[in-house]
Amino acid sequence: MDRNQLFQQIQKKRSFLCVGLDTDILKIPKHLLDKPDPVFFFNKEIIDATAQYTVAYKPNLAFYESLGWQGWESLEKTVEYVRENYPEIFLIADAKRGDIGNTSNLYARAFFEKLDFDAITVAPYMGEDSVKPFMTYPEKWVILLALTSNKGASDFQFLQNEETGDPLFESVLKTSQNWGTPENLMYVVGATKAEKLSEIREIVPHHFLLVPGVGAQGGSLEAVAENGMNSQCGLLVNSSRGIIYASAGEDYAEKAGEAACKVQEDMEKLLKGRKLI
Ligand SMILES: O=c1ccn([C@@H]2O[C@H](COP(=O)(O)O)[C@@H](O)[C@H]2O)c(=O)[nH]1
Repeated sequence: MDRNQLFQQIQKKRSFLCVGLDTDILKIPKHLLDKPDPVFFFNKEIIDATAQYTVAYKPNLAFYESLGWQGWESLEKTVEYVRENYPEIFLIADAKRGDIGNTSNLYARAFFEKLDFDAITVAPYMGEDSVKPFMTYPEKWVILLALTSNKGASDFQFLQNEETGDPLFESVLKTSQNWGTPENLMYVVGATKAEKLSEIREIVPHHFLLVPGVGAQGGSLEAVAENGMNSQCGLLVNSSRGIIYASAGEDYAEKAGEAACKVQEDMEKLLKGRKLI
């Protein structure tokens, strides 16, 4: 999917929501555990209940890899289910990969060929040759970690470069722009760091930003939109636990749908306020 198609989806659905499929076998309703593949069953129901309100899904790999081969099978079935039933939805593998070039090549093959994801999150720490292999696929995206939502972000991401005075996350944004374009490169910026978004927009005015951290982590959607929206919206705001665990009962899918609908309504107002719809 290219950038214009993504913006068209945002306009059509009046939403820039990304639902995080962080499906924890220990948290899903107990009555699902006797299904042959409880994780896939849960995902399928959540997807059917939320698809009209969301433009993207983001399974985080940890929740699948922790289950061994069964987890990979659930992930594969989830990707196929979205592709077959909701082909317009953008699919992000939150895998945070990146390694020496020949290894990154195989990560790229795993997530873009074996699994048909549109995008993968990548850690920038190992530099250009660890990121570029993910950019050789037309209409596939790298989403590079820039400023993350967690407390530990301050351990390294604000350290100043002695020559330029830039904090590390700004160096990541500036340097990596030579590796890709706004057509194949996005950045992760945590909603809990929304006050930094105006500064970030000065460096990357056109790139899409994947913004996790609203909902369970307490980030503000309004502050993210206020400081981070651009003329093509430029935002995919993720919520995982706040949507998929809206209820622990038999009504879990219905409540997830309601939670997604509520976020979509808030997003619609923000898009209208910017005259983007
Ligand atoms: O800076 C980051 C990068 C990634 N994440 C991931 O996003 C979701 C957030 O889940 P919630 O339940 O909505 O808090 C999760 O998969 C994280 O690993 C992030 O939170 N912050």
